[in-house]
Amino acid sequence: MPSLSCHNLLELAAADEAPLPSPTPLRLPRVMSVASPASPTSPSSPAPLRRVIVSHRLPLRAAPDPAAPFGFAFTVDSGTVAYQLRSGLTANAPVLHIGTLPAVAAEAASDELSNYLLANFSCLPVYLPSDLHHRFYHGFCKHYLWPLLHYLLPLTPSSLGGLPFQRTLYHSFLSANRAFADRLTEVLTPDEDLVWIHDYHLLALPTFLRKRFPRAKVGFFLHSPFPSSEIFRTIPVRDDLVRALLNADLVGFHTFDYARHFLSACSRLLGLDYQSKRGYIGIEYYGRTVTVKILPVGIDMGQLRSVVSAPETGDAVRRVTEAYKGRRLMIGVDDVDLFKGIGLKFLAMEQLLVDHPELRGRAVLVQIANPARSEGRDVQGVQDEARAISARVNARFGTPGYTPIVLLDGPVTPQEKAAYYAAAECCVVSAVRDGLNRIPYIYTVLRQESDALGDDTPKRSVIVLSEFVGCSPSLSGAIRVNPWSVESVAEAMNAALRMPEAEQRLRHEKHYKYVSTHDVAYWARSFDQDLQRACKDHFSRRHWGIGFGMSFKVVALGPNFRRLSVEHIVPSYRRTENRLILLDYDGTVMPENSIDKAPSSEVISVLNRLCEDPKNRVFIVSGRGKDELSKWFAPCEKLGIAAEHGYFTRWSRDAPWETSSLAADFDWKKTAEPVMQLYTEATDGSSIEHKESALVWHHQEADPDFGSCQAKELLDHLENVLANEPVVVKRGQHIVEVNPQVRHQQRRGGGEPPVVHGQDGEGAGLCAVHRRRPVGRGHVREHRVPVQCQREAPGHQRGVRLHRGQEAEHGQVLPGRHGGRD
Ligand SMILES: O=P(O)(O)OC[C@H]1O[C@H](O[C@H]2O[C@H](CO)[C@@H](O)[C@H](O)[C@H]2O)[C@H](O)[C@@H](O)[C@@H]1O
Repeated sequence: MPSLSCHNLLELAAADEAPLPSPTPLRLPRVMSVASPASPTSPSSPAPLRRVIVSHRLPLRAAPDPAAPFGFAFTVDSGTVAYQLRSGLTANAPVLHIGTLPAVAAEAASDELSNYLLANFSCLPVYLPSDLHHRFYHGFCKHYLWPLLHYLLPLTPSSLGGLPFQRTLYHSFLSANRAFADRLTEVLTPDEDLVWIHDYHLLALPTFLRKRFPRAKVGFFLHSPFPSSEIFRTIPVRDDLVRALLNADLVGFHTFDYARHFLSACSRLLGLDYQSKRGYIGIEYYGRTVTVKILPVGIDMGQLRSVVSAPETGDAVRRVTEAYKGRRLMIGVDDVDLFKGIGLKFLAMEQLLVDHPELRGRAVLVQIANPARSEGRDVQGVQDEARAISARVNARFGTPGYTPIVLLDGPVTPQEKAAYYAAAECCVVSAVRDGLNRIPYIYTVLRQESDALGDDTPKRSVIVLSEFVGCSPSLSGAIRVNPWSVESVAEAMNAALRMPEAEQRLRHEKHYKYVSTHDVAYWARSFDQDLQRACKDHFSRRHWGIGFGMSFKVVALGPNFRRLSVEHIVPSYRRTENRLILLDYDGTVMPENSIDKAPSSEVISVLNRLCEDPKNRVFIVSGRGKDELSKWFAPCEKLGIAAEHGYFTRWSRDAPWETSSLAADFDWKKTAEPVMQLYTEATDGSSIEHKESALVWHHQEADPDFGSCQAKELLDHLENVLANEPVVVKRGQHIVEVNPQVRHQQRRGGGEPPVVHGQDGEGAGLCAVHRRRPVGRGHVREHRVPVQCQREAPGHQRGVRLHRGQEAEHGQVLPGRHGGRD
């Protein structure tokens, strides 16, 4: 949701706005409501997908009016991002908004009101009982989650601002999110709708939605910061929340920092790594790829322009300019909350006047404080502090007719607000933390487009900007400051006021170019396109829900995937005369997380029973070395072993080891090993595994982020130094491995060798019964019937290679961890 500053400013533009045009007649449940009358869908083109925009509040305003239906005059709130984003969506795509009513109208809840709002505004209200809504919003959201996302830890129960985590409030949060899912369930057509969820209030919603609609197309944009994982991990239900985001298909953030903190939380909490492919960041999660998008929200240029061009605004600009003639005017506009740093800004203003006496009597900071959005001691504290500091500074430096800090914390008309923006030579945003903060964007546009000051004057601007707000990276011409350093902010204000006009123009031009091209429509279009892209494979995949409650997730598998059924497998097994059974070891025969990696006596006994059947050929397939495997499986006389991914093969305990003739020359190790050694020394917790045929660098025990970063670097490094060697360098789960290049060959004695080595060294998680029939000289056709596969861990999902270029025909291949061993 946009800040009130913007909201108020845009009231002007919205004042004459009629309800949204052309609603379709009401059809419930599964409603398609039309957003705009423009460009009717041609009969040949498929109907555009409906966009379902879900936000805590509907983009509506309500004014009590006894004469109006339901006692309220409802109008569109064009200051909200939820409404503004429509300008970026396909013109003829239907849009439906889902959210709660404006607080003032909450008591008006009824089915009739729902029908009315749906028909007239494409808005479908979610009704929350008032006590639940209060606990959800003022309790969990505003006094736990919001402060924490802004780096405020509730260190003591009486901390100002942040309440300690309370499970009962969390349950209210979940109940409210579930109520949103209930509403969505009434109207959602998963094949025809794109769902776009907004902000931290609805963090849990993707899980509730995914549970009901495994193939729903779900995007989520977090308007707040995503804090460093050190902070995020203090949340007792952190896994629930991260998993919930991963139940979306596309997760959007304003900045790279927020995205990287999220990726880090995924890595540290769930062991998930990400990949960057063709410019997109993707996290593999149980066979689904969750795309991470980074793009800050922009402003609504059209609406701002209509504000600027309103005659009342021009009058107000002239009034303000006249009132501050001869002064050096700076503007600040902030919501009243703990993070906007209003008190610190006032201290900086005081410091400016202390350090630069020549500015006394001249420099003025007009600070507009928007009405508080929340309630409590924290909000009161911010208000009291702002008033106290400004009063003190004004008493110290003010003179008759000169007030250094003008604090406007009562009602300010949108015209006045626009006028202050347009008239000020500098805008100061010194929030200590903010998701984005669109104030500098608005300021830039008003300075550019307001011509009430004459042609030239407004075409320059300077922004003093906190480096802890999301818009900072996009405004490279701003004077960036650490808002906690009063002296630095004071010096930045001074630099702004002294900046040569030519430089002010250059900085302004740069900002205006960015802000006017990266507006809210641009952002919405881009998110919408990426969401469609992220969901394009939904219908060609099979989905299974697993896990309970907030741990719920969906496993997505390829179209050829067949669920193993005992009814199918057992008869098939019985009918087969000649079976090849390939058993992956780590993670399949042995659980991935077992401390003792040696096979249990039960495993040995099961293997021996399988081997007893003369129709069976049983192989253990592993990336482990032959000595270790020989020792472990010494009790299994008839068991075949493929060690080091098939580099060594043995048909039974007493048969000799056959060595692949791939490589007799291991000189490349002399190059690879010192490089790996370098990374091992530099990466605490990493180690090298020496195999006869391969070298593997493990970083499972290293810091996840650093280990993964080093692995990428090592891969690159090894590929370079080994470019001319007959080896393959690859990354797996927590490993970087160098193997000889694979070439298949005829087995001595004529028969085909067992096809056992995954050439990519991946943990397969597949056990297969193979029937092998000769189909011609030297050729064998395989009929594979996998008999068992289970992997709990999330990870990459790839077809398991049993034979060059072929994939299991009926394979149940669940996502498996890629380890260096198997
Ligand atoms: O106060 P809430 O109802 O909980 O809403 C939270 C804030 O939402 C909006 O700000 C957020 O989105 C903005 C646009 O992406 C972004 O600029 C800002 O940094 C985010 O915090 C709203 O503008 C704020 O007033 C709300 O406090």
